[in-house]
Amino acid sequence: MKARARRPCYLKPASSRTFIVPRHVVHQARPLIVSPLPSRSGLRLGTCTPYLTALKAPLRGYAEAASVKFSRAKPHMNIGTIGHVDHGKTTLTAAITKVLSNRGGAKFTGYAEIDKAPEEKARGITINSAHVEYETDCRHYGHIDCPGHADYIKNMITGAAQMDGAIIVVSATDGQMPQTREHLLLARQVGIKRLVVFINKVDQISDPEMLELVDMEMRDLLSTYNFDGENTPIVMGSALAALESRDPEIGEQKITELIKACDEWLELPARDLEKPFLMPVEDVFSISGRGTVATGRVERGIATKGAEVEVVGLGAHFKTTLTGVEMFHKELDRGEAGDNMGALLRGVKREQMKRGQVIIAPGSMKPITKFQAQIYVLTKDEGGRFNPFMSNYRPQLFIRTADVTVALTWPEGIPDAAEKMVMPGDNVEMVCDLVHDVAAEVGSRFTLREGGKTIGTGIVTKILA
Ligand SMILES: Nc1nc2c(ncn2[C@@H]2O[C@H](COP(=O)(O)OP(=O)(O)OP(=O)(O)O)[C@@H](O)[C@H]2O)c(=O)[nH]1
Ligand SMILES: [Mg+2]
Repeated sequence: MKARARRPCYLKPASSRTFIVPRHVVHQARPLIVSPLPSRSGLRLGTCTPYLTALKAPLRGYAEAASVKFSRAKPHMNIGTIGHVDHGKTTLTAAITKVLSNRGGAKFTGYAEIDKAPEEKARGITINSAHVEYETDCRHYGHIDCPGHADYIKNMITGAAQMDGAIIVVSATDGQMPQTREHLLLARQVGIKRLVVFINKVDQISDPEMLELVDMEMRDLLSTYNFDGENTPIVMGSALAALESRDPEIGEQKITELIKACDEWLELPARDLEKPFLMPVEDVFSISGRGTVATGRVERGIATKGAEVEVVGLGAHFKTTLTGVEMFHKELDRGEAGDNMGALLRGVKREQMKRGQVIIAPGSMKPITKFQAQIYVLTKDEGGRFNPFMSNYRPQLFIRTADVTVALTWPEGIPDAAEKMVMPGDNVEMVCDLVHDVAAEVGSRFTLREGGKTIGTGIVTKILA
């Protein structure tokens, strides 16, 4: 990886090939993309792409500096195409840019350009994905398309290019297929609340009843996975026709309809500043005459001096008052998402605070010790394990600044659980039993490490205790 002229100031090049990354960044629960900065993957600095959004937490300052030129006039949203192999995800991505480029809302990105997606490394996991961007009348979208099924799995679990909403593509010729279901399930697990369906390749279907059947089946399937099957917009058309500028009634017009459905149905994600305050504790100091100060990078929300906050995790669960906010040795009135701050806490002893705890808006998160999670296990080539593991495997779990030992077991009801193995490269749902409590919630991301190397990455799907 070549060093870049522009990089976040705290990524210091040790040589032209390596970066020294502060410990707190390595252990961030957010996906971390250390080396390939946007320009490498053909993305221009100055665009607000999912790529930059993925960098959001750890590299926020950078993302903001880089997005100076990006117009914030329209709200931004990250979406992507998901669905079974060959159902037309890439063709549709190209077709959307084509139709919007006619209106000046995108640069046309051809099929070949999208499909030769750059390789990216997120936590040592190689993900092939292409990012395109476009603008509709009311929004700016970053759009991700992955070339392979495995890349979708990894992307969704690591959140390397997080999707706030998605377009699920289903070919009218096949109807729903195994990966349609798998991507739907994963979309649910990673917290995507709404989807838009595009039933593709209708140019190959002459029987309208067939299309009705696919429509009905999709609505059923959406409901099965707890999406709103009844009201989800389903658009039927041909991505290829739109891309080839023929048959506008199933081509261009349908793409326009799809874009409108995205604008109207997919909900904008809450911005980090609007979320409840959360700061993972990185370090704790005792300042004589003043009290205890915890430092960390604010992940989300705003905390004002004098506010009531809660300290959670590693055995702690108590309320206190934020008597001071400090940044670069200056006193401030408040700290907000992206800030590196010191929090002065009233009446708290040095021994009560530890790295790995979080300081949060009271009641916004609970300490947990047991949960179910969707986990992707790295392959040997990705720096992961060489061999499989069984139930009751005990790696270290890293979540934000905390690391605790975890026992991984199969959820109840899995047949032959005692003999069932997890292979490198697998995507599995398992129960995580921690030796200490940590603050986490459904949707929190973590990594699993063993002997100093990352062996897996996961996302909390259900809290058990
Ligand atoms: N007839 C017809 N063919 C289409 C249509 N859309 C896509 N195709 C064809 O379907 C094939 C697969 O399309 P892709 O866009 O590569 O599908 P994909 O979902 O991206 O496939 P993977 O990335 O491999 O999972 C290609 O040969 C396309 O030309 C369509 O509307 N009509
Ligand atoms: Mg594709």
